This record gives sequence, C-alpha cells and structure tokens, in this order.
Amino acid sequence: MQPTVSTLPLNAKIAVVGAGVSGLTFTYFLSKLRPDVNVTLYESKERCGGWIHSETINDHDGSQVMVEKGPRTLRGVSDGSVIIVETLRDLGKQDVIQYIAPNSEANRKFLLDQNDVLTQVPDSPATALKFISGSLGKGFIPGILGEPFRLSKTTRSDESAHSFIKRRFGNEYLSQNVFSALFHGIYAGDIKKLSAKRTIGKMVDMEKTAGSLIKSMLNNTINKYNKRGDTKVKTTELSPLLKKFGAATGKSDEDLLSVSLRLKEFPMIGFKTGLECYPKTLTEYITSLPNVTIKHEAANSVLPGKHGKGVIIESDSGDLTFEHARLTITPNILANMVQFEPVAKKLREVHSNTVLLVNFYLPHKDLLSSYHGFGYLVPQSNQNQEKLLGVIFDSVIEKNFKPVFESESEASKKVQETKYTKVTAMLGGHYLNNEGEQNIPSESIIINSVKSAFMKHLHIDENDLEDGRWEVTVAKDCLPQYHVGYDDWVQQTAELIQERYSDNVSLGGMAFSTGPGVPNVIEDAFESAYMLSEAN
Ligand SMILES: Cc1cc2nc3c(=O)[nH]c(=O)nc-3n(C[C@H](O)[C@H](O)[C@H](O)COP(=O)(O)OP(=O)(O)OC[C@H]3O[C@@H](n4cnc5c(N)ncnc54)[C@H](O)[C@@H]3O)c2cc1C
Ligand SMILES: C=Cc1c2[nH]c(c1C)Cc1[nH]c(c(CCC(=O)O)c1C)Cc1[nH]c(c(C)c1CCC(=O)O)Cc1[nH]c(c(C)c1C=C)C2
Repeated sequence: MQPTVSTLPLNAKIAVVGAGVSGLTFTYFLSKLRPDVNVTLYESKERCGGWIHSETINDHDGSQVMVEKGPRTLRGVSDGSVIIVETLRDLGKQDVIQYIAPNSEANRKFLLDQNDVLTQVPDSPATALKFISGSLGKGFIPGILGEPFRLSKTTRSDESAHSFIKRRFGNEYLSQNVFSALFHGIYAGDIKKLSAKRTIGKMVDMEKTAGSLIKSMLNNTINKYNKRGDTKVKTTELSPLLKKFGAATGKSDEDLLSVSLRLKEFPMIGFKTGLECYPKTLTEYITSLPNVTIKHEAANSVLPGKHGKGVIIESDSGDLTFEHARLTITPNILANMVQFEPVAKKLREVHSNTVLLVNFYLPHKDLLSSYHGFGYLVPQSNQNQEKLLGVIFDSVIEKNFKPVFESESEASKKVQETKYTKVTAMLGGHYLNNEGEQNIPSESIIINSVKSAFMKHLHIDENDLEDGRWEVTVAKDCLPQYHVGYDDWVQQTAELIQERYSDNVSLGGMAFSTGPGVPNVIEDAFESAYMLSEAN
C-alpha cells in the first residue's frame, strides 16, 4: 500500500516497523534514494529476515545442513524477482542466484489423490490423460465442456474462490479435489473462505469480460494471432514498475528487459546458500550505512504525533517522533499497537493462519527416488487426520538448481554427487482454526503425524525415518487470510489509518501487498520507498 505523503522534508526521520524482507527492502531503497533521511528500523527478534529463515543445523553425524524454515523459491516471472536479483547483483552476490528449468524434474508438482497416491499435475498430454482418468479428474470433462454455456455472474460483489469455481464448472469436484490443494500450497487456507477477487482475480476478470473462461481464452488466442500472425511473440515492453526501478537505480531499460525476459523463462529461482541470503545481504549493507539504525526491540505502539505532526513510536527504550512510519507487520499485531478501538477492530477482522513446519534430513540415501519433483499437495476433500497441507522435496530442488549468471570457470567445475533426502512438511493452516488458540500439538505428536504421512504417501521405511534429523517450527499467525470482500477491507483500513495518522503512516507486508509471495511484498516495498523519496 503506497504512501500518500506529499512532502518529506530534508533530513526527515522515518521509522520502519519489522525487519522482514518488506521492511529491509523499503529501508534499502529509501536510503539509496534519499541519503539525507534517517531511518530507524524496529525488529522485535534478534535476527532480521522474518519468515525467510535458512537455518544451519547439525546432522546426527555432526555435519552442517541448511534447512529452510519458510520459503525457498520465488516465481521467476514477477517484477519483484527482477528487483531481488538486480539488488543481489549490485551487492556482489550474483553467483548465488539459481534457477529451476521448466523441463526440470523439480518442476513437477504432485497432488495426493483420494487413495493416497501421488498424481502428477499435468504438463503433457500423457500426464493430462492420467490425471483426468484418476479420482482427481472427477467432474473435469463435463465441467470444461459446459463452461462456455454457464451463465456469468451479474453482480460485481466478491465471493469465495470455491463458489466461483463451482459456478463456472458446474460441480464441486474441481474446487474440492484440485484447487483446494493449490490454496493449501499458497495460503494454508480454506478455499471456501478465501476471496475469489484476491486469489484468482484473473479468472474473475475473464468471466467479467467474456462471460466465460474458455471464451476468454479463445478470444485472447484469436486476438494475438490476428495482431501478429504469430502466437509466440514475446512482450518487449518493460513494466511501469521496472521503469521506475530503472530510474531509481540508473539501470537501462534494455538491461532490465533482458533480465526480466530471462527470469520469466524460469518457473522458480532460489539462492545457493538458502533464501535468507537476500535479507542477510540487505541487513549487512544497511547496517553499514550511517543514517540507518536497527533497533532490536519491539515497537509497542504507534500514536499520532503531538498537534497532528508526525507519528510517535513507543518502545521499551522510549518514545521517538518521526515524520513517517512504515509498518510491515500483520494486522493482528498491528491491532495491538494502534491504541484506538475503531482501527483496532477493523484490523482484527483479518485472521492469520498458523503453519507447522517440519524439516526432515537423512544423509547418504535418496528416499524420494520414485517421486522426483517439487513436492505434493493435499486436497481438502481427502481424509487427512494428519492435517497435512503439503510436502516440499528440498533435496530434489537443490540438486536441480542451476546458476543464472554462470562464470566460465564455475561452469566447468563438476558438482560432486552425494545422496541425501531433505524434505519439509507443512501442516495445520486452516485445520487448526477450529481447535482454539492454545491447541498446537506437541512436537512429538507433530513428528509422528508426519512420519505416518510419509509412510502412507511416500512408502518410506520407518527405520529410515527414525534415523533422520527432525526439526519442528511453529510459524504462528504467519499467513494473513484474504477473506471474501478483502479488497473493500483494505480500502476501509487505509481510510481509517489516514483518519487517525493523516499521511504519516503507510502499510506494507503480506496483508497490504498484491499477494503473500516474497516478490509481491518486494514490489510494494520498492514502489512505496520510491514514492516517499519523491515527496519533496
Ligand atoms: C510457511 C511459509 C512458506 C512460504 N513460502 C513462500 C514461497 O515459497 N514463495 C514466496 O514467494 N513466499 C513464500 N512465503 C511468503 C513469504 O515468507 C513472505 O512474503 C515474506 O516473508 C513476507 O515478509 P514481510 O517482511 O512482509 O513479513 P515478515 O516476514 O512477517 O516480517 C515482519 C517482521 O516484523 C517483526 N515484528 C513483528 N512485530 C513487531 C513489532 N511489534 N516491532 C518490531 N518488529 C516486529 C517480525 O519479527 C518480522 O521479522 C511463505 C510464507 C510462509 C509463512
Ligand atoms: C503446503 C503448504 C505451503 C507451501 N508453500 C506455502 C504453503 C502455505 C506458502 C507459499 N508458497 C508459495 C507462496 C507465494 C505465492 C506467490 O504468489 O508467489 C506462498 C506464500 C509459492 C507457491 N507454492 C506452490 C505454488 C503453486 C505457488 C505459487 C507460484 C509458484 O511458485 O509456482 C505450490 C506448493 N506449495 C507448497 C507445496 C508442497 C507446493 C506444491 C507441490 C508448500
């Protein structure tokens, strides 16, 4: 959510609350663009990076292993990824940037069918046939054939993603068996509660413009063909956001377009030392700046400044007044900081889901040899006592990563092939919501649930599971849920914040960006820093 401030005086004081990637990126670009301003960055934890957390643990043999306790890959196609890649290059880290090729085995995603069998998400006619003829394909053919003839929605009001898909495909199967699993793999959420406009906005727009998804796809294909006589023309326009990024960093449109087109070819990118390389690199850089102070303490409250001037941040070490505060924390935390019930009440309307992350590592053996892929997701319609959302096959991803900017000497080095198994299971999410705040299962119950799932779904021997190293992380309230009517909620919240703080506060992070992904929050952080820096 962009700041609307019209002037930011010389040597202004800015507070940033939260040193996750949003707060770090905002601080980095604001200090680049306005070296005169002083930034105080509040972070309640000892470590910066927020949910991005690549931790080194000791294996049973004493060797060190990196495990991801949050995200590990980014979408190559988004502008946010271009910003991240270019920033890492500027800070001398281009060698860590890696990609997964479209035809890589690590780009294969599986869904668990009703009989606990992993079924590949189609990427060829053969896999499509297998998918459609299995239990996951139920309702697919009649759903698609009838889609162009189903009435479109007449009102513009939002609805749940489940309701939209059910309407368009004429049955509940696709939503329950297929889409619900994808929603587990992004929002850890319940497809029946999430906003269609927010989560599948492109499909909503297709229905609005063409009356049907299939008709819209056909129209697009015909239009492209008529315009160019070629269906495979690449776009050669730099996006408005990357144009601003070019202006801010002095990079040419040509260079940015070339990187952007290159990254678009990759379904995923990641970093050699783990995704935390990005927030770590930013932290190192901004720590060295004379005008940035990182305070490792919580901001306890945000209050309007005296006589309507600026904004006050209260923390245990005292109160400080700033010209502007950028808040990058989740609505439920923010609700406790605003000290004003109408705003707090609005912020409490957004619930954030908790994810239980379980890392498993076993050296010397590849237990996934029959299932090489990115991982698998569990649909909502499955019997799922374990409350499993999905499992990521880290060892397969790591082995298939290739450098994006490879030097000649690096390319000729042969990577030593060693066998190991590294996976991350994610459990809980919306399944925990009915059980009450305090009902997070114990670590041993969580590990036993994952062991039971791995034996059933991946046919892993119990002894191998006993031999591996296990790590459990409770990511409490980590993913804000975009409820039905979320866009209106964002608008109303922005208005209330404006009323209370005038233009002196702006909001960032997952709840206030275009989506929950790292690229989304980076785009928002960069653009907000850019707009604030221009205000003088
Ligand atoms: C399990 C999981 C898997 C994910 N997988 C992916 C993925 O594969 N790809 C992808 O693109 N994205 C993924 N994401 C999303 C990604 O993690 C987020 O987009 C990103 O981390 C958001 O960063 P942020 O800075 O906005 O928020 P956060 O990371 O939440 O950072 C907020 C910071 O604020 C601090 N803070 C909180 N309260 C206060 C206070 N009062 N005072 C000071 N500091 C405070 C916190 O300690 C934290 O450091 C995943 C998220 C989760 C939870
Ligand atoms: C099983 C639980 C989860 C897995 N990842 C997440 C959860 C809750 C969180 C998450 N994953 C992605 C994002 C960012 C979304 C974005 O807009 O960029 C978040 C917050 C990326 C993602 N993961 C999957 C998909 C289809 C996407 C979106 C785009 C992409 O990168 O392709 C699928 C997926 N997620 C998980 C698994 C096991 C899985 C597929 C097998 C784990």
